[in-house]
Amino acid sequence: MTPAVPRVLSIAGSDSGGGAGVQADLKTIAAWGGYGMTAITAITAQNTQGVQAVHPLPVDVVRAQLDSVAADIAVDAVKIGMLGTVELMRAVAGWLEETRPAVVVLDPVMVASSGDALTAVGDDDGRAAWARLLRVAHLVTPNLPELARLTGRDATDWDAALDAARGLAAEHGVTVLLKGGHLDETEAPEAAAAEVPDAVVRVGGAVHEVRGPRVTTRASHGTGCTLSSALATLAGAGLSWEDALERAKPWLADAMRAGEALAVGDASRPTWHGPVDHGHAQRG
Ligand SMILES: Nc1ncnc2c1ncn2[C@@H]1O[C@H](COP(=O)(O)OP(=O)(O)OP(=O)(O)O)[C@@H](O)[C@H]1O
Ligand SMILES: Cc1ncc(CO)c(N)n1
Repeated sequence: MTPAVPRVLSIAGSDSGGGAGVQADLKTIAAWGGYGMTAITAITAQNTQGVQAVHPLPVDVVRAQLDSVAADIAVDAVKIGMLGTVELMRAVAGWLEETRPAVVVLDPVMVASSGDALTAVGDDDGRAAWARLLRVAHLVTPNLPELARLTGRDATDWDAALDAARGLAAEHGVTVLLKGGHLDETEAPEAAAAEVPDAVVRVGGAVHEVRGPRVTTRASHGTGCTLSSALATLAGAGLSWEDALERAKPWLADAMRAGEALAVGDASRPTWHGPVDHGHAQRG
C-alpha cells in the first residue's frame, strides 16, 4: 500500500545555518508532501561561509533515536546523509540490517560544499563501513569526487563516471544516482557550460539520464541533501527512481534560482554559498 503522506526519516547531521543536513531534509520532505523525522548523527556549527565546528553524537544517542522512531512509527523511506565517524556508519548500517526499511537513499556525504571534511573516508575500516551501508541501500547518490573515492576509479568526465557508476552498482547491488554538478570543475568549461546531467544507473547497467540547464549561482549549499531527500520522499510515495529524478531535478534548479532572493548570509563575502530555497514552490 502506497501511503498518502510518506513518513520519511532523515539520518543526518544538523546544519545550524539551515541550508543543508537535517534542516534541508525536513524542509524538502515537507515541500514534497511527506512527514519528516530525524535521527541526528552530528551537530555542526555552520553558516553560509563554511563549517566552524563538528561534534559527532555518541553512538548510543543515535541508536536511541532510531529505536524510538522504529518502535512507534512506520517508516516509508530513509535518507542517510552525514554520518561523521566510522562508528556511526557501523551503527546505522547495523540498524538498517535489522529493520530493513522499504526505501533507503544513501547520500555518501564526505565533504561540505565549502570543502570542509564531514565524514572519515579512505582507511580499511572506512571502506568496510561504506560497503556495509551500500549493501543495505537501494539508491546511492554520489557526486563525482565521492564516486571516485567509493570506487577508486577515475570520474572526471561524464562517460568515465557512468562507467564507474555501473561498476559501483554491480559490486554492491545498489542503484546509483550519479550527479553531474561538479563537471564544471573537471571538464573543459565550455563542455560543461550549458547543462548539468544526472543519471539513474541500474544494477544491470541501464542508464536513465536527465539533463537540465546549468544555473549560475553561488546559492548551491545543500543541493545534494535536498535532492536525496526529495528522491526519498517521492520513492516513499511509490515513484520509480527514474520518475522521481524527472520530478526532482527541475524543482531543484528552480530552488537554486530562487536561493539568492532569500537573502540568507553575507553574500558580499567571497566565501558565501547560500542555501537553495526549499520552499520556492509554496511561495509561488
Ligand atoms: N549549477 C547547477 N545548475 C543546475 N543544477 C545543479 C547545479 N549544480 C548542481 N546541480 C544539481 O544539484 C544536485 C546535486 O549535485 P552535485 O553534483 O552538486 O552534488 P553534491 O556535490 O553532493 O551537492 P552539495 O553541493 O550539496 O554537496 C544534482 O541534481 C545536480 O544536477
Ligand atoms: C550537516 C551537513 N550535512 C551535509 C552537508 C553537505 O552539503 C553539509 N554541509 N552539512
